[in-house]
Amino acid sequence: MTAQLLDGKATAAGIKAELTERVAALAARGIRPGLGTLLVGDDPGSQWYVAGKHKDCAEVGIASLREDLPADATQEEIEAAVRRLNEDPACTGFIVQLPLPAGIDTNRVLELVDPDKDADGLHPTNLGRLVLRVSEPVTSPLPCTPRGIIELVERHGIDLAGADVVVVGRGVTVGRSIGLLLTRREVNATVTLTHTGTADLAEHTRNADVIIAAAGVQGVITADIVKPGAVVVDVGVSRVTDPETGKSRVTGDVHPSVLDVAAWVSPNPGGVGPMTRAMLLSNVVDSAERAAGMA
Ligand SMILES: Nc1nc(=O)c2c([nH]1)NC[C@@H]1CN(c3ccc(C(=O)N[C@@H](CCC(=O)O)C(=O)O)cc3)C=[N+]21
Repeated sequence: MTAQLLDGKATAAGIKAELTERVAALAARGIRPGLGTLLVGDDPGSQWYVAGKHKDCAEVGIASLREDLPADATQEEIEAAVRRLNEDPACTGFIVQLPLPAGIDTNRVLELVDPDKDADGLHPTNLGRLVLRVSEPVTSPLPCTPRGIIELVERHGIDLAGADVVVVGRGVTVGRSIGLLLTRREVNATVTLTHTGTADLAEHTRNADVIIAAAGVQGVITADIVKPGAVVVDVGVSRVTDPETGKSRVTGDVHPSVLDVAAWVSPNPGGVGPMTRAMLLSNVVDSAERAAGMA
């Protein structure tokens, strides 16, 4: 192994320490940010993620509120819960935990979220603001995983200006939205977005300075398609059963052989996941500061 690790766990801990101070400064002005979560159903994975978000909030001093609905909740009941969070002054930002149960019109639910309370940064209005603002400061919530990836890379001293970045995967939460951040003037990267219709993935990845692997396909990024010295960020989440222990664990898009050729690799778990969580908290604190005229 020659690659150095992009340590998301440690970086997220540093960001949470900064946020704790910013939350204290808000408290001195009588302001307490509050993150709401809307969880529908009893999927163990989703329950675990939501519990993690409440734990993170407690750590930095953000209040947290929960709306939990049963798996058979109707479209109307879910939309009513979104309206309650929109109207609750104690909730300064919230997320609708995805996926929603089959049969629910997810986009209709997400579009109902007040864009100023959109802690995920994925409301169409906020994605639109990001499209429109290339050079000027963004004063709206940013998509958490893309923002977390850029912070993770830059906080390890890696300059993205002028870098050729290949993104693998066109999902909304990462692939489609990260180019909007990477091509902003203060980051200045050049982006190629590849997907399942790409004719020759390896031709693109072999020339990339940075690969952002968000395909959700276990081990698709192998050493032979990575340029020596590249930076490789592993966003994929696949649940696999370990043949030796029989236990379920999370694994990513990046094959372990990449550690022998890349300069930097993000571990998974311990890389992008903790950064995504830290950016959710950042979005909530940012918007509370904006509302207070402090940012
Ligand atoms: N509205 C919404 N917003 C989301 O941000 C959202 C969502 N829905 N639905 C599900 C996905 C998934 N997601 C993760 C967050 C943190 C880790 C994370 O911290 N993982 C740890 C532990 C992984 C493990 O061992 O299970 C790690 O990577 O080290 C993973 C996955 C957010 N999501």
